[in-house]
Amino acid sequence: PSACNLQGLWRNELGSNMTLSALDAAGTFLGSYHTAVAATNNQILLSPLQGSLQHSSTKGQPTFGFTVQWLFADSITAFVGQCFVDRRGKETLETTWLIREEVPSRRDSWRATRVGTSTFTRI
Ligand SMILES: CN1C(=O)N(C)[C@H]2CS[C@@H](CCCCC(=O)O)[C@H]21
Repeated sequence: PSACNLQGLWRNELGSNMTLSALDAAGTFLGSYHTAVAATNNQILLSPLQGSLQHSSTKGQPTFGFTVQWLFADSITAFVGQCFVDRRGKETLETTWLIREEVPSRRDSWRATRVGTSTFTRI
């Protein structure tokens, strides 16, 4: 069992928030992501996510990954991360993300992916 439970409402340093559902027996979960900022001028919409938690963690600080399918942009983001619990029981999700946006041609493929890190704490 992991002392770190992914289920619930999280916010990151960019002001985005995400809701993660309960895990099923396989450790998979669903959720939704509401971003405060975007690289597109389209109207921002709540977007679905799906992921997996390595819930076999013996140390209670499991790794996870999830993908957000943006409903308002021609891009997709994959997150990988780990859930950490401090001595007071406060949980933090440390993540690294890749966003791939649709570009017009293979010649533009070099500029299609951005990478970054993001830290989530419970709301
Ligand atoms: C707000 N964000 C956020 O909370 N991140 C962790 C990063 C990685 S996903 C990106 C938002 C992408 C929105 C869709 C698009 O503009 O293509 C940025």
